Amino acid sequence: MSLEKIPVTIITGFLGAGKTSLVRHLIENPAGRRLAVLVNEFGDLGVDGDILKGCADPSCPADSIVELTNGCLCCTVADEFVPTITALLARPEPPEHILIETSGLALPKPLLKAFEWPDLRTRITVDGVIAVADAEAVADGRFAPDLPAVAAQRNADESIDHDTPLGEVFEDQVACADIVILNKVDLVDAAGLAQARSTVQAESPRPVLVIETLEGRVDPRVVLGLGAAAEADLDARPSHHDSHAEHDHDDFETIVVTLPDHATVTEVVGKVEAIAREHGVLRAKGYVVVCGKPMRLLVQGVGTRVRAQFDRPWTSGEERVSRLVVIGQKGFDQAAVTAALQG
Ligand SMILES: Nc1nc2c(ncn2[C@@H]2O[C@H](COP(=O)(O)OP(=O)(O)OP(=O)(O)O)[C@@H](O)[C@H]2O)c(=O)[nH]1
Repeated sequence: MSLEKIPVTIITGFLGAGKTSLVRHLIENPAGRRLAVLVNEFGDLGVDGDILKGCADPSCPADSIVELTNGCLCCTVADEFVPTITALLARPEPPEHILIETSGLALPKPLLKAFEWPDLRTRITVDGVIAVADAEAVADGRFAPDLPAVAAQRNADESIDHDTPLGEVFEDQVACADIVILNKVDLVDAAGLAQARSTVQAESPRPVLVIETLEGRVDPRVVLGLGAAAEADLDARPSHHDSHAEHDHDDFETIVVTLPDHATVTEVVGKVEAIAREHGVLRAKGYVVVCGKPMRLLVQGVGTRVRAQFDRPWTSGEERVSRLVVIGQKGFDQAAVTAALQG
């Protein structure tokens, strides 16, 4: 067995920023490395894993793409994370580089702490933390502090935290990153891009490399092989949750909605746009049956931006059913969202 530690790249970033797109690009352009991928997402539909397995490559075959859908990776370290990594390392041809795609709500720092686990720390190292950000969302100020709360409290208790739940997750992810990928450059103009860049720089406690991308396309040599050993550098990566050992995901809620078959793609897309517009849904994704079509429709909503494409035929052993994972902030009207999607 080699004494060299196997490098692991952690890919973080808010819901729908483009993490899976980046991982997919790296699988397709591995720069000579034999890769393995661990993907963690909310909801048990396994959409990301399915997308990634769809582009499996000899350098990263489908059985090297492992999905962990039982909740947050960093909260299931002993039960899920350690055994999964251990099994990957025990393969006859172990991976030369491991990519971990966290869920969009995950805080990367607790995951970094998992690398201190005795079984792991001598065998793997965190090569780098990459935070993917949606340039349009950042430019729009969707992760900005809650300004009315700041104003109301200005003369009161300075220690009160005025960040919105979205802001906190974004800040933690950027603060932990070695590189920030500003993705979706097609959705912003030059001024928006400059705004997004300066917001990222302002949130980062250290100088951070910011790279602009379309669909996560970046030269793998720029993001892999950083040698950051981030697990040994935790103090430089502040988190909102440093003061308490535990963290939770109570600020957000996830539901899975079963839908009827739809007559047209436009009808589905219209519904997903409407739940974002009217109920503040942050993310919706899953597969939908469109009447008369042998292919399944992959639907992806990020706020009111919705993409839908037929990705592959339904297979004979597969239940032809339409299901979407829907994520919103705590308290979103789940009954109304369900009714809107099922109506
Ligand atoms: N316009 C545009 N859309 C993009 C770009 N990159 C990704 N998308 C779309 O954004 C949606 C979300 O992309 P993903 O790569 O799944 O994002 P993610 O961060 O993995 O999402 P979660 O795992 O749910 O948090 C998909 O519909 C993508 O096709 C881009 O550069 N421009």
